[in-house]
Amino acid sequence: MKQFEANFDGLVGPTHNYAGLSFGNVASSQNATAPSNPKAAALQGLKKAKALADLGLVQGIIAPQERPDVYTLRQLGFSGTDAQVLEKAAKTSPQWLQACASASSMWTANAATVSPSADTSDGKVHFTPANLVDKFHRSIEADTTSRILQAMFYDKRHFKHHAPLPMHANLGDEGAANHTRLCQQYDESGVEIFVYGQSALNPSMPKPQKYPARQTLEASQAIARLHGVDDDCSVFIQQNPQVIDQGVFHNDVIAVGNQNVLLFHEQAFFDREAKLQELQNKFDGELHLIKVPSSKVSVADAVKTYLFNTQIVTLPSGEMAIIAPTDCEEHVGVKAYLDELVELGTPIKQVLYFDVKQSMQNGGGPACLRLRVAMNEQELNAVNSQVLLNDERYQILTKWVERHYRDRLLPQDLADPQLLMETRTALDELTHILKLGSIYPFQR
Ligand SMILES: N=C(N)NCCC[C@H](NC(=O)CCC(=O)O)C(=O)O
Repeated sequence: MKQFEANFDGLVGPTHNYAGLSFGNVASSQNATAPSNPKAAALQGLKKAKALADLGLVQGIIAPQERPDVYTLRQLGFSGTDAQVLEKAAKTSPQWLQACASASSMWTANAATVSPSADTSDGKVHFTPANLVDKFHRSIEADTTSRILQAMFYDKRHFKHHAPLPMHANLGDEGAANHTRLCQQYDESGVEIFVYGQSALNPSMPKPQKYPARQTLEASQAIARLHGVDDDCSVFIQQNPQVIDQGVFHNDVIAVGNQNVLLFHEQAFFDREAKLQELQNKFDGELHLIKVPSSKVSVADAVKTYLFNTQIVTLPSGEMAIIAPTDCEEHVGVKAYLDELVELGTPIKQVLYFDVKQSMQNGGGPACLRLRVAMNEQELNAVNSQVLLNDERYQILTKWVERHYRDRLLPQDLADPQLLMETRTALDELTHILKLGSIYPFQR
């Protein structure tokens, strides 16, 4: 039977802006208040997605969320018409307005954790939307994410949707950004690597000192239980707290895997050797563990260029390619490492560079922008086909962005009631294009 690993990229929303909302994410802090270009951001993302579809990969799209989120602002006591809610929030508490206007759902690696059917006890593909509790602006994504995923993967014979974990810091969950699955073939049972930043309940385990550890061990364990991924198929690894303190706020900023390849920085993991041994013991067959030493690429350069926030994809030929941001190509040392990597004799044979700078300036590289779902042919046939990217849908979405998106946005523009109207008009049209039904609050 055919098997696939589909990538579902987040379509960047019309309010994409730089608000400095993510303490611990260096790019987000550094670019706070810079003008953004939502149109360019969405087109950059679509271009990358289309290029992967053109390489013969299965590529889908995940719709953005309704922002500004006036419903949350109302919960915070801002009242009146929608325009008045925006105006009052802007006047007295611009931080709340910014948090409620972020287009952060574009980083769909944080949308959910997904376990393919070959790994789960009931033979279904399992989804748990991430609660993202560590950052307020992201914690308001989970409900709509749930609805969107259920509209895409609606067939209950194949897909099982869980509720997000309870909204508490002890169960902080950041989704697939801290989850990597290794396997021989996508439809064969693999080993799921759950990487966490700290344990909420065991005070003797190390913690970062400066920046937050967003994912807890307890959240990762709960997800493995919910998905029915047993001990033989899972490894729980703690992120090195020292790299979190250097800006590695998710594991996908310091490690990336695909099939039998794991590319990671030597400082990525705590208790590294024992954990890699456990991984090797549980993995059936040859495993390529590619360790990048600090002498070749420092943690700071990894954070700056997002060398590890690359996508490793398997091409129809069976060879693997790395999908990297142009920021890697522009950095002499990182470019030299990537040139060397394709000659190492591992399955990775080529590097393709993409400009996703609008997203990078908020700390989101190519891997942040996609949610991976490994499926067999039957499961893929059960996906809402309108969300899959082909030539026609790419053209339609490109025109949709060009028609509805602004090319410049500053934090003060977020209170413009016209922006809310533009967004709702655009999203209403999008739900028809992608056949998602009434997923947004304004449509209900
Ligand atoms: N590594 C992965 N998978 N995802 C990247 C997420 C970036 C996102 N940035 C933001 O939310 C910044 C928003 C702002 O500052 O305007 C975050 O920190 O959660």
